[in-house]
Amino acid sequence: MSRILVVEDEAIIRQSVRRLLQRHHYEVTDLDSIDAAREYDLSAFDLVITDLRLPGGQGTDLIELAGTTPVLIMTSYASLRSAVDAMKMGAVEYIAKPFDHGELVEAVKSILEKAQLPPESNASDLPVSNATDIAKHNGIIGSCDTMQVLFRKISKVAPTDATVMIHGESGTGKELVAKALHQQSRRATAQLISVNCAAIPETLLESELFGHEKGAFTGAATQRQGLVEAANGGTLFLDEIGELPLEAQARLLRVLQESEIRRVGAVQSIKVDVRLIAATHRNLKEMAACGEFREDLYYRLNVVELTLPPLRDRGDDVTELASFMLTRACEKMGQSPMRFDSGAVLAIKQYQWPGNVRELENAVERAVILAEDRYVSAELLGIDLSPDRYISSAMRENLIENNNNPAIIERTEHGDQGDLSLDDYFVHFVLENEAKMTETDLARKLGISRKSLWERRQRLGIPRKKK
Ligand SMILES: Nc1ncnc2c1ncn2[C@@H]1O[C@H](COP(=O)(O)OP(=O)(O)OP(=O)(O)O)[C@@H](O)[C@H]1O
Repeated sequence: MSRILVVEDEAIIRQSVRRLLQRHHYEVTDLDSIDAAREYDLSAFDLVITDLRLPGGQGTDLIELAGTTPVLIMTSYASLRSAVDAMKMGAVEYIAKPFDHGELVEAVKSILEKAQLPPESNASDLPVSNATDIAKHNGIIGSCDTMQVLFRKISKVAPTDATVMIHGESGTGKELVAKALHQQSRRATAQLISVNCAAIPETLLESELFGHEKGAFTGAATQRQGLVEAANGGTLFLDEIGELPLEAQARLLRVLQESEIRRVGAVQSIKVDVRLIAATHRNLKEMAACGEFREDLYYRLNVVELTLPPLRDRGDDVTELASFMLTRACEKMGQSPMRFDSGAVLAIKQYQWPGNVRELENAVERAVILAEDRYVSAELLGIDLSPDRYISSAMRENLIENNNNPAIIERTEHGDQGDLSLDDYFVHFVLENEAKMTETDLARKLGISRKSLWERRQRLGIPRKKK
């Protein structure tokens, strides 16, 4: 229960304030003069509420005596000027008399809330993003050296028409970099078309990208323009380019070499003016060496390489991003500003963020939705610093079926999932079965969707091998 000292010489006001605060479950001491207040250790209270004019001195005299305890000054309209002066002297708030009860209770609540913020959670302790810098870098936040070097490279390469290859783990901001390159180029007023090659089924990818003629294949009832053509005059961003089938790679090479495309089923080529930006988390050079990726395309794509660092290697950027995302999430959801508590700040710094900035962004948004007060804890963020994770029932069944380790089976059968790492099991299961199972079967056995399977493969660095 918070302890409040009320110093007011007018008995009626003093008693009514005391009763009001007591009704709201505060522990109240009330005094009628500065001298009486001097007898107390004011720093032992959580809040001092004092009239401005008092026998024996000014309410502001108590500010110094109160130390770190906040002081709320009550004053009449006639002396608002002195209230402003009181604020300058360190009072945290003033309230003009006559005030209604609700107003006073609200002021008290808000001051006590602010005062109770743990020091680590104070937003001012977290690195704050500078709005001008963010705008300058097209919404990309990053103060660490690697990001600063990257920003310089982006501004150099963006105005050229050079093909750019962006490397980086999933969720590190590759698409954001592609947007920055487009926005800082002469093509900024034209379209930026982004395509995730891994999200489109292999059989459809070629016609999606390059279009098709009527009757080119079963189901091609009409002629259709592809995405490369739609990006004419602008930029085409091909994410996960390592997933592009070999036939589509050949067509793409033509775009780069001849600036032309041929729709599936067409005889004639069409001229296009497209700047290509590609991204991957895979090692295309290795893929080229084992024939999974065209070597000539690899060299054509790699005119300029940009690499995004994983979030765990970006030092204090993680807290800067976290506080930016917290502010943005609160605004988006129409909530009043929130803060991370000290445990959350620690967890944010320690956690490895395998899903990088995307994972952080999702965690913060979820926490803002679930929060019941103005504080975001590590628990709300869902940060579990222990390696143990829960496993889905489908995976558990599968584990019993497939794993020969009796210790693991034993724990699983007894519902003790604590010692199992979902990620470890996932990697183990995928590596052991991928050669003999299709992606659809793997996903079904694991009890997850094909899309989740693909996303987890990216996150854990075990991309699908081309068969
Ligand atoms: N440096 C950053 N500053 C601000 N937001 C960022 C930053 N990096 C990433 N984000 C945000 O994180 C999310 C994921 O970023 P993005 O889609 O660009 O990653 P990606 O590397 O392309 O991921 P994937 O490889 O999975 O497609 C987006 O919402 C993006 O706005």
